[in-house]
Parts: sequence; C-alpha cells; structure tokens
Amino acid sequence: MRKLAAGNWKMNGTSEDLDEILTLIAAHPAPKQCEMLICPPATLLARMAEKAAGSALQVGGQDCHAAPSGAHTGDISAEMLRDAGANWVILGHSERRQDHQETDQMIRAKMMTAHDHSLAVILCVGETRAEREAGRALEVVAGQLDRVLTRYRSDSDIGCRAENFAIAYEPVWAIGTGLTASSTEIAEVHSFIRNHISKEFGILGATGRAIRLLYGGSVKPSNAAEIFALPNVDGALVGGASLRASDFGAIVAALEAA
Ligand SMILES: O=C[C@H](O)COP(=O)(O)O
Repeated sequence: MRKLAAGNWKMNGTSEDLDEILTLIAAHPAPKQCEMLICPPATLLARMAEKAAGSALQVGGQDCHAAPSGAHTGDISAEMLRDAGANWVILGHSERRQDHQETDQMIRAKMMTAHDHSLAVILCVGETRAEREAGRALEVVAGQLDRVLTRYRSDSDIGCRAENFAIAYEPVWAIGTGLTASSTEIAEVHSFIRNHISKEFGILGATGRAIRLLYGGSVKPSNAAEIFALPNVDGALVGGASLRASDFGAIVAALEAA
C-alpha cells in the first residue's frame, strides 16, 4: 500500500488558486511511494478534477451528508462528490465536529454513505489540549474510533479496506497553530491506533496493518521528514501547507523519500 499525502484546503481557494495543482502535478508527475490527494472547497472540486484528469493527483471532498439526497440545504451528498470527480472524502474533521456539532454517530452514518458511493474515507480523530493535559488522549481517540467503527459493516465490497479507508490523527491543539505534536506523542498515538484497529475490529483485523495512519497538525516542509520517519506514520493530512504547490510538493518529496 502506497503512503498518502493528503491536502485539505479547508475554506480557502478560488479559481485563481487552481493553477497551484498544475505546478504540483508538473513537479510530481508520477510519485512512486505515495498517493497525492487535494481536497479543495466544494466550489472548486469539479474544476480541480478536470485539471487533474489523467494525472497522479486525486481530488476529494471535505465532508458529505449521511443521506443519499434530499432536503438538506447547503449540504453535499456523496453522489455529488463522485459526480464532481472526487474519489476521497474527509470525515469527522475536528472543525466539522466543532463548527457543526458532528457526533461520532453522524460521522459513522456519513462514512457508510461515502463507502456506498465508492468514496474512500479519511476519518479524523484527535484530542483537545485539555484532554491531553488530563492524560486522556488515548482514551479519547479510542472512544472516537469505537463509536465510528464498532460493528462497521463487514461486507468486503463496501466495508473498510486498506484502499478505501485511512485514519488521520489530528490533535486539535496542533491544527493551524504552528504547534506540532512531538515525535514521542505522534508515535505513541499512532502505535495505539494501529493496535486498536487490529485488535478491536474484526473487519479491520486482516488489513489493520495496511490501513494508512496519517498525521495532521502543522505539518510543513521543515518537519515532514522527521514525522514521516516515525513508525506507523503512513502519510499526512496537511492544511495550511497544502495551499501552495511548493510547500505541498516538498511534503510529497519527503514522503517519497521516507
Ligand atoms: O486537515 C488538516 C489539518 O486540520 C491540519 O491543518 P494544518 O496543517 O493547517 O495545521
């Protein structure tokens, strides 16, 4: 399984920023060790997918609704993401949990719908600063995983497989703050997640070792190599540093070299 360099543009980017991906593709036309993914805002998704067509760059959504369609003003369905050219979707990002009161139960329902529509899922988990200081980081991450994944469908066509599922560990206190979790902290949580998904979820047992575990939280060119050298780190979910091709390209290069 190749590693995964995923960029999340969040609520950033207009048409004029689309050329960044052409620069990125030109610099990394055929990464060997990793997959490249950018999740732009929904307004840019179709146009980015058109520009990326035939290249090594995949595009994804930043969220989808749990329902397949219907009266949900302002929301986007998994089918719409597919139609726009996405093959991935980020679910459970802490900003969605905070801004839109998303619960693990809601995230679980979204994940089922996403898999039903052949979207691969990056599931985000992570603790707040207060939870870490209280010594509860592992407990919080385990709880999030358990509520989303326990008794997840075992149908191998639409269940979690190494190709269609990645977990991003994103300590909330490290997102957009310039603070990066220490190597010890990242290694501890990633090892914990690896063991937890392998042991706790029968559906994941067979592929637990292959499912990609991404780190997210102030990843940038200057710290990427150190993070990618850690055990059980199979890539990154990058926010701010994914907006410019030069920065994201440097992170891709670090992952290629890891
Ligand atoms: O989805 C990306 C993460 O929230 C990390 O964002 P950041 O790299 O700006 O800290």
